Parts: sequence; C-alpha cells; structure tokens
Amino acid sequence: MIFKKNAIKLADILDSAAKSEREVEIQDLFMRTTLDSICELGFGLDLGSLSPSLPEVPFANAFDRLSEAIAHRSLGLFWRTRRALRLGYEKELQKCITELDDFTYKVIQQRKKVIEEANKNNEENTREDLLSRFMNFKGQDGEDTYKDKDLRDSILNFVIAGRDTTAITLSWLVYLLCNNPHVADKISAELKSVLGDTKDVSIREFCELLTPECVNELHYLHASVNECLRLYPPVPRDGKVALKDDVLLDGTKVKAGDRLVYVPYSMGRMEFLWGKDALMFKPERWFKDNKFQSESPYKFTAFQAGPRTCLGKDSAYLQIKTTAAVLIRFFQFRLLPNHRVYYRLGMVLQMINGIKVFVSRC
Ligand code: HEM
Repeated sequence: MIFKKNAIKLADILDSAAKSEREVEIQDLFMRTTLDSICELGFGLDLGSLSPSLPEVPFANAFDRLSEAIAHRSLGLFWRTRRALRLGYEKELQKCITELDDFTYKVIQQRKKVIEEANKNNEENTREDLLSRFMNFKGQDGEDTYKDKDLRDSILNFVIAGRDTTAITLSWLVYLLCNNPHVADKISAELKSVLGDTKDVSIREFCELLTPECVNELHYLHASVNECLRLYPPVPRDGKVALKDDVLLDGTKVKAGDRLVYVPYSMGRMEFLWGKDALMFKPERWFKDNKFQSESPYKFTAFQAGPRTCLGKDSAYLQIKTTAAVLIRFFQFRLLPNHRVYYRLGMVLQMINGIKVFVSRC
C-alpha cells in the first residue's frame, strides 16, 4: 500500500538522521511523503522526491511559489492591472502556472501513448490511478468525456487538495507532541494495546501489522489528530459566494453574489465552542464516558461541512495516522532550541522555515 511504502521510506531517512545526530527539517520531509503518495494515487507516477538524496523537485517548488503568489493576489489591490502588465507576483504566478501545465500535460500525453499502445495490442488498461480512471470515461459517441484541460484541472485539484493539507497536519502534530510528550506516551501505550508488544519488530514488520482495521482502532491517536486539526487547520480560512438570497441562523441577511468567509482557525479556538481550555492541546476532550465522540462538522470545520465537504478526508486520516503511528513507535523528536516556528503567508497553514527537530530512536 502506498501510504505504508512512503512511511517506511520516511522512517529510513529519519533513521539515518538519528544515527548521524543530524537535525532534520521535518515539514519538508512530510511534503515529500505526501507529494509522492498523491502523485502515485493521482498519476500512477513515482516522483521519487523521498529518495535518500532528497532531490530538488521543480513541480513541488512551482506549487509552493504558486500558493504564495495567490495569497498575495488575494491581499493586494489592482491585481487585474498587475496581471495584464505581468508585474511582481502576477509575473511569478504566470510562470508557475506554465511550469505546472507543462509537467501535467506531459504526463497526460505519456499516459495516452501507453493506453493507445495497449489498445493496439488488445490489452486491457488495468491501471488504477485517478488519471487512468478519468481517461477511461467515454460519452455515448465513444468520445473521451474529459478533454486534456479537464484532466489537468482534476489531477492538479487532487494534488493541491491532498499534498499540503496532509503534510501540514503531520508537521503541526510533531510540533504539538514535542511540546506535550505525555500525549506521545499515551499514543505509544495505545499502539501497544492494539498491536501487542512490538519491541523486537522492525519498521517493515510493524507496517505489516498496521492494517486499516488496526488504524481504525487507534482512537486516542485519532483524537490527537483532531486536536491538531482544530488548533492548526491546514485550510485556515475559506470563502464562499452566495448563489441566492439567504438568511443566516443568527438573522444576518445575505444577498445573491455576496462573498462570505468562514475561519476554521478562529472557530477552533473559540471558548464558547470548546470551553475555557480551548487553546490547550487536549485529545481527552474528544472522549465522553471513555468513548471517542466525533463533533458536528459545523463546529469542527477543518474539512468543511455540507455537500462540498472534503472528498479525501478518509484517505487523509489513513495516511496521517499510519505515518504518525510509525514515527511515534520508532522515534522521539526534540525541537531545535532557538528555531522559531512562524506561519507562512499562503492558502494553507504552512510554517515559514519549516520545523527543525533532532530525532532519536526509541
Ligand atoms: C488533513 C487533510 C485535509 C484537510 C484538512 C482538507 C480540507 C479540505 C477543505 C476545507 C475542503 C473544502 C475547500 C473548499 O471548498 O473551499 C476540501 C475539499 C476537497 N478535498 Fe480535502 N482536505 C484534506 C485532505 C485531502 C486529501 C488527502 C484529498 C485527496 C486525496 C482531498 C481532496 C479534496 C477534494 C477533491 C476537495 C474538493 C471537494 C469538492 O469541492 O466537492 N483532501 N478539503
């Protein structure tokens, strides 16, 4: 399974950092882990960004610059004029779009060739990645349902939605566990009670034991991930446009075309929603009578609510919990003294200089 494979690659990199007592920037490693996973799921492509040499990945680089440029557009005035004149961040944004387009269209053309070749040889196209599935859709006239531009948009949408969000959650989780080691201890105890004693088990053997059914039983780990998403939602603010006149629950009138913004970052920290200890990282708040209790998505808004709720939520939990279980079982993390963690301006709640940690084996 893709998530386990990449969790093992990540663990191997951390293992060598632990042996050489090197500091690591773990947000970058998580970004590589989730990028490789989503590219394999989405394109059926092994980008190899998590290989031991940690190569420069132009595709990922263009994504990061694009996110920052879009955030500048949403804050700045006169962006249409800047776009027309290709000034400042608008120039950068166009450059990033071209780089991402070139990469994606190349992948689409390569896949088309593979499918044409298979058709010629009367072989079935059995590839299961999203791109291949989208390409298999045909209209009644036998024509492709999705044109190249639709394929580009769908695939990039999945990469944008799936890479940063999951990596950012893992990064903040490590940050929170470094500051709350008693929570890491409780997760370790839960791993032991669900998987048994894994003292003499290798990382690969541990991953074998970690079936999706086992991952589902890790309620305290799930609660810790939810606490992390409550305090540090990867999509910290989100905007909507009203399609028709409406009245909000508190009586506020909304007109068709009005823009509304909701802010999961603030909602996750409101005392009237979460109590006096709203700012504390406390996985226990997700348990009632010793049983894990989920919250309404209109209160816990990290994945949004309603018909346009996140499509990748289950997949995200599976990857986050699988990766976190491996890391917590085999490693301990310590924040680098004097490394200050700051938010980065962007569409998502990334850290500007990442998160630097020392890592050691448990
Ligand atoms: C912790 C991880 C994640 C968080 C917090 C998250 C959050 C969100 C949020 C807030 C939205 C709504 C955005 C909007 O409409 O304005 C969304 C939509 C979406 N997400 Fe996620 N996401 C996560 C992981 C993923 C993953 C791993 C995938 C794909 C494998 C994914 C796929 C999608 C898709 C396709 C949509 C669009 C749904 C639609 O418009 O109908 N997400 N996500």
